[in-house]
Amino acid sequence: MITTKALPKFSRRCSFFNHRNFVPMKPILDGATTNDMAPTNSFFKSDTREAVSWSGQTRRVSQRGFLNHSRSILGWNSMEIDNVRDALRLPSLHFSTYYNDKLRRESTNKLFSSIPGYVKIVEVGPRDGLQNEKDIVPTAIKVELIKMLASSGLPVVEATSFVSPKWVPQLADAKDVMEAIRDFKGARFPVLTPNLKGFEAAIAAGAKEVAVFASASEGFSKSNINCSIEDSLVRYHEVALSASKLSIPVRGYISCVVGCPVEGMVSPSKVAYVAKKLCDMGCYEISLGDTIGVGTPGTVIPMLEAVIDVVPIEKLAVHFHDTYGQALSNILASLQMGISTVDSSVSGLGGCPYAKGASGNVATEDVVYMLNGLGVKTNVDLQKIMLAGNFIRKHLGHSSGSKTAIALSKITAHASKL
Ligand SMILES: CC(C)(COP(=O)([O-])OP(=O)([O-])OC[C@H]1O[C@@H](n2cnc3c(N)ncnc32)[C@H](O)[C@@H]1OP(=O)([O-])[O-])[C@@H](O)C(=O)NCCC(=O)NCCSC(=O)C[C@@](C)(O)CC(=O)[O-]
Repeated sequence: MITTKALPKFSRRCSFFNHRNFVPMKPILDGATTNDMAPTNSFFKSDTREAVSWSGQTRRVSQRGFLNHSRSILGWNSMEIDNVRDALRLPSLHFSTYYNDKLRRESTNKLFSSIPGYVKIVEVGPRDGLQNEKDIVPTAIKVELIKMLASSGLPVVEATSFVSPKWVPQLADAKDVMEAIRDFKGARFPVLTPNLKGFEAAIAAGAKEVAVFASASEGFSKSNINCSIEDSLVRYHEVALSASKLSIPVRGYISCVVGCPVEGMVSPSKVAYVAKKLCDMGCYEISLGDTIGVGTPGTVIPMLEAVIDVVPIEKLAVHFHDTYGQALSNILASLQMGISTVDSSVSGLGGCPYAKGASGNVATEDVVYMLNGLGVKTNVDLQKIMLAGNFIRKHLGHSSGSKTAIALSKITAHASKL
């Protein structure tokens, strides 16, 4: 049985990496000055710009321009603008939605040069996000959530898992979910399949893409799928063969890429070994999962280096849980290494039932906000993601796990009173 005792032990061991040389975000955040935020009438006359999509469209807007623009459309006075700034709790020095063009130009070589222009976000909320919820979510709510997420511009929404209902009761309605969404357009809807039985059930229900999930640690493999890593690779090879006959794309996951709730630290070579096996059996993409969210850039970078040595970088995705609040920094480090696919979960839902103590995935809203701030294209409408997040959170009765959603909803609440 897995316990959470391994977590503190793990983080002590990992402290070795924490002082490694890593390029900090500080130059960007320090870019805005108090002056930049001062109200003024010149709307576009600023060296800062906004890349956040407030209404589904990315606009070039200065910080002070945004506040003045808000004043003009909402009739806010200066005091109310100050209130919004206060409500955001983001004084100018930390207002990372905006990046400073001049500083960005100066920082190009060390920070921005390797970050991709487009990042594919793989939404895992309906599967990874919900699988850990104790109260069963009605199928209709799951289907509506998937619909809302797909209509936000997300290219991939992982819909459910065809696993044993005894192991994950929350997803026992996989067949019904898949049948309800099989004709949805606008996104791909992969589903998890742990073996041929799951694969066949998924295809029968209309799945057009599947994912297999291995682990880099023996202990987690046994507790999650009740078999060794080698046995799981044999099963996944069977799934991949059947999938290839039907031209069904297979995504591969690797759990515990930096730490395991059973074994503690996981060596990069183990991750690279499993990644190569998944790649060789035909997985078109391999998602590297920090299942318990213990990684920092100090452990993630060496792991990625090892994997990139054996699998083409364009086939890699990263999947961070945010247990220690490290997910965004790990994503940024991964982007800088050239990764361009990021998994995330609306409203930060999630956790693995077989990794006790692990918190949810990084919130999709927070990832989109950061990528917008970096000027990276995602085609995702942040406002629509927030609506989907509100929808599911209201149903679950939890508050949002997204800092971005919390901050931006205060602006919405403020505006709705006017
Ligand atoms: C793999 C098994 C099935 C082995 O489970 P097992 O008990 O070893 O399997 P079994 O072959 O002995 O079968 C036991 C029962 O399950 C049934 N069964 C067998 N297969 C299926 C299937 N596909 N669908 C439905 N039923 C199935 C089978 O028919 C039998 O039913 P019974 O005869 O007792 O009535 C089980 O361990 C399992 O379902 N595990 C899934 C655990 C899981 O879903 N974990 C969460 C997902 S992984 C994750 O979250 C990490 C990730 C991907 O997000 C990345 C990250 O964050 O790191």
